[in-house]
Amino acid sequence: MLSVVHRPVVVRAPSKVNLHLSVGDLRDDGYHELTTVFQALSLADTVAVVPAAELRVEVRGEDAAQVPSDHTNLVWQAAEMLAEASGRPPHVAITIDKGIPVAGGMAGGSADAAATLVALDELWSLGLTRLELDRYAARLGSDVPFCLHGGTALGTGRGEKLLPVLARNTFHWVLALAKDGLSTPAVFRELDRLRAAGDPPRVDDPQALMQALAVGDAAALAPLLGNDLQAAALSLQPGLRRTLRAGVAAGALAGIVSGSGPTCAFLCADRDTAVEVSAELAGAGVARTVRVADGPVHGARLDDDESQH
Ligand SMILES: C[C@@](CO)(OP(=O)(O)O)[C@H](O)COP(=O)(O)OP(=O)(O)OC[C@H]1O[C@@H](n2ccc(N)nc2=O)[C@H](O)[C@@H]1O
Ligand SMILES: Nc1ncnc2c1ncn2[C@@H]1O[C@H](COP(=O)(O)OP(=O)(O)O)[C@@H](O)[C@H]1O
Repeated sequence: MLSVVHRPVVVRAPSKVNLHLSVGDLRDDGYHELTTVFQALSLADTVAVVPAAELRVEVRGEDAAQVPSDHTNLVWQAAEMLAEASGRPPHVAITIDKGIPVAGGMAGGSADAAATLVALDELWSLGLTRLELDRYAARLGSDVPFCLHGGTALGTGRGEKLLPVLARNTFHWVLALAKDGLSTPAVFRELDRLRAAGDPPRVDDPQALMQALAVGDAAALAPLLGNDLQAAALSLQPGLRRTLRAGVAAGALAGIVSGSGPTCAFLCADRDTAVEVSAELAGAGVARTVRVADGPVHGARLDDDESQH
């Protein structure tokens, strides 16, 4: 009997860093009101989908053991959501190659979910509009719409309402991955606790930062990077202070905790400096792994070299 062999649909799923993250009040629905400037980075996962007898998820890569392969994986939820909406069984095998640190504040799970929406739209020929994809993304998580969108964007609401931000030039980053992850809800809770106990400093509005992005000036951008969640991440993992100091001592323009952490992101003047800073940080033993990345890059999109058409 002849069987049809399907080539997988492959989507690249970039990570993100929050250049600016201002956390407002806790809302009645348990989310905090945010103003954030996201940038998509070249450090990425790859998600491949292929028809199968049932819904299956396989995770590969160094951190695979930390990622669930059942219905709690965001890619599983993305597949079930699109299958239900399009009236078909969710019968696909999804393979995730993790390059993004797990629970690292770089939106790895959200990037995989965004990539799954793009991959299944292609595999099932759904012809979804941008707006429809955005709506599914927002149901999956606050960061998922940005992971679809990519580039540099201003996020408001719980982070899901996006406006593109003009960013000239490519920015060069070094990412210091921590040994243990941090849970996003735990970091938000810690910030609420710190705010109830005192008055940790809050970041300004992002106007000046957006101007530096429009000019494309890394040196002007560096002192304007800011993250309200940083104090909470440092409170839960005090060792990150040492990592932040080491990156700046090694020649980075500035260092910041990425999102809810614990990954530390260092902005560098150029690619050569980023490579030097990464080598020094790796040697200093203040991180589990160190990576060089640049941004902005596109959001989740078909990997034309590997997908069928
Ligand atoms: C902090 C940020 C910054 O971009 O990213 P990460 O550092 O996790 O990557 C995001 O706000 C995370 O977005 P995401 O990881 O999609 O979070 P969700 O699944 O929507 O929410 C997980 C939990 O985080 C808390 N949460 C999330 C978003 C928000 N605006 N306020 C919150 O309080 C809530 O406790 C929520 O139940
Ligand atoms: N596809 C996925 N990749 C990574 N983690 C996932 C995924 N799906 C669900 N998770 C769960 O989400 C948690 C947060 O992971 P992740 O999205 O990597 O971090 P962050 O929210 O810090 O950006 C993980 O601890 C894991 O249990």
